[in-house]
Amino acid sequence: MSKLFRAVILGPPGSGKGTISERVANSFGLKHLSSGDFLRENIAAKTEAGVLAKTYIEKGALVPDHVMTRLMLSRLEEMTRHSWLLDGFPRTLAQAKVLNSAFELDVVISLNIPLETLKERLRHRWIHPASGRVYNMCFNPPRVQGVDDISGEPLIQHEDDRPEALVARLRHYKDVAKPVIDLYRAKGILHMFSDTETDRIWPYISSLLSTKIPTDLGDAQRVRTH
Ligand SMILES: Nc1nc2c(ncn2[C@@H]2O[C@H](COP(=O)(O)OP(=O)(O)OP(=O)(O)O)[C@@H](O)[C@H]2O)c(=O)[nH]1
Ligand SMILES: Nc1ncnc2c1ncn2[C@@H]1O[C@H](COP(=O)(O)OP(=O)(O)O)[C@@H](O)[C@H]1O
Repeated sequence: MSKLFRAVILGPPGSGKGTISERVANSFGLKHLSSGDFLRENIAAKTEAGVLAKTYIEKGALVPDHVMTRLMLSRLEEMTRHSWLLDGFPRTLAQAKVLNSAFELDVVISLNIPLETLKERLRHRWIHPASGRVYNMCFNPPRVQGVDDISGEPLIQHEDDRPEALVARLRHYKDVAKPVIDLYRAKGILHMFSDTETDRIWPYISSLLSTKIPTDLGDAQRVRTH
């Protein structure tokens, strides 16, 4: 069997993790696992972890490490024969250490986007709460203003995407993420990308992954998860 490829994408809210992960999944045929989407699926299915996670997410808090690691590792254990890219996990040093002890990562992508750009993007971000689908009124607007493309239901803005909440949220992210970034830098697998535009970052990520991902991977599992 060909060697599997394991990667993580890190970056503050609004940095484009979800957008880039979709492109990676489409271009390289690996599975994209978003912690936020996975939590929302668990909440919708009312699983034990989902019911618990909901109480934290509603308060704008992180889900506790032990809940998050149990949830994500059990999902990853179902995917042992697949290459994957994790988005939104690990978020804390404790989570990174647990992931480390279970899997060897090949590449960590870290998105370094200026604060002003993040503020501008999140100000224009609208979501469809039931599915987690994300729009940007400038970058990728819905077909009909204010309405989800698939369900036709109304879009809303995250309370914490509003400018007043944003700066505190981004500062908090930085504090929590720094030790995670340092850990991966020390392991020699960190690749940092800085720009204001996803479309300018993407070619660099694409060529990096082309050199790292075994060539027969695409044929073996050109499967999309969603
Ligand atoms: N203007 C602009 N918007 C972008 C660009 N890349 C992504 N976006 C938009 O910025 C917003 C954030 O992008 P996401 O891909 O959701 O970012 P994320 O890092 O996954 O964000 P979180 O889910 O909060 O962690 C979305 O509304 C995207 O459509 C870009 O290069 N330019
Ligand atoms: N790795 C994680 N550890 C703890 N909580 C998490 C993690 N990933 C996601 N969450 C929780 O789920 C929520 C939604 O996650 P996400 O869709 O990534 O959006 P955002 O991080 O932009 O709020 C987070 O605000 C947080 O409460």
